[in-house]
Amino acid sequence: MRLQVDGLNAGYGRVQVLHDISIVVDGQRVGLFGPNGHGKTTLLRTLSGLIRPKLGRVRFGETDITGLSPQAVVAEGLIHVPQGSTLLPRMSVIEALTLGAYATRAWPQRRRTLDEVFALFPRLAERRHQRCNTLSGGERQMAAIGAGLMGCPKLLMLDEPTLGLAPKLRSELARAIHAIAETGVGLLVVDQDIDMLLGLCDRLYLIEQGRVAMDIADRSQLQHQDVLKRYFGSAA
Ligand SMILES: Nc1ncnc2c1ncn2[C@@H]1O[C@H](COP(=O)(O)OP(=O)(O)OP(=O)(O)O)[C@@H](O)[C@H]1O
Repeated sequence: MRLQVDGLNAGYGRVQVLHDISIVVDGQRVGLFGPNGHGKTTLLRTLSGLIRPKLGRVRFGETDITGLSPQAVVAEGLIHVPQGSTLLPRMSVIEALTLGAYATRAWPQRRRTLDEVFALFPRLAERRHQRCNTLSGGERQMAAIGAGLMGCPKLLMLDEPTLGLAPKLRSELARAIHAIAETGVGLLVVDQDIDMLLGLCDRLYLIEQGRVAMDIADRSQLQHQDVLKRYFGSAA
């Protein structure tokens, strides 16, 4: 499903964080990267309806979703898994996952989707009756992604899915994210792990100071010295 963002301006109160952002996700896996605090999370929050844009348009498929509520955006099939998602701590894994299917279009299919989530993350199947607050960081991240999948996304937005995870868990999650993409779900992924993004994405946007500083549609462009310098600083 095509997501088209045109000239988006948004922020918090009077503080403008996003300036004239235009991006397209068209049946692909798209990555957002860039320095901390430059607006990637704010962009995902605006797309998912948590922040109302001051200016600009967001189209998802044929629908104009600009300024819709988070519930309405989820109902369209655009689902956001926030950074460090905490889920509901006292709920069991299975309860938290089931809650992810609350949208009308996802609810009737919840049993089948749950089987798919457990096939993707066998650790969650083993821990289905465990309370969410007793999961490890990696398991919690899997549960958060699983809850997102329970909503039957047409496009899934993941905010730093591998943040703070040990290398082995990172690759386990990266494999699962690949498998999700293989099922035809579109992906918009924010991550600091540039190697993970390179392995996954067809297109990358560098976000700097709330603007699209670079649109990298061809992965060979990424080896370009200019990109390395801008992202990693002079150490590159
Ligand atoms: N709730 C908020 N209220 C006010 N300002 C905020 C809020 N959340 C974020 N900001 C500010 O908005 C700017 C962009 O933050 P954002 O979290 O979008 O960046 P980011 O690129 O996702 O960084 P990170 O990778 O560290 O999450 C920062 O200056 C941040 O301090």
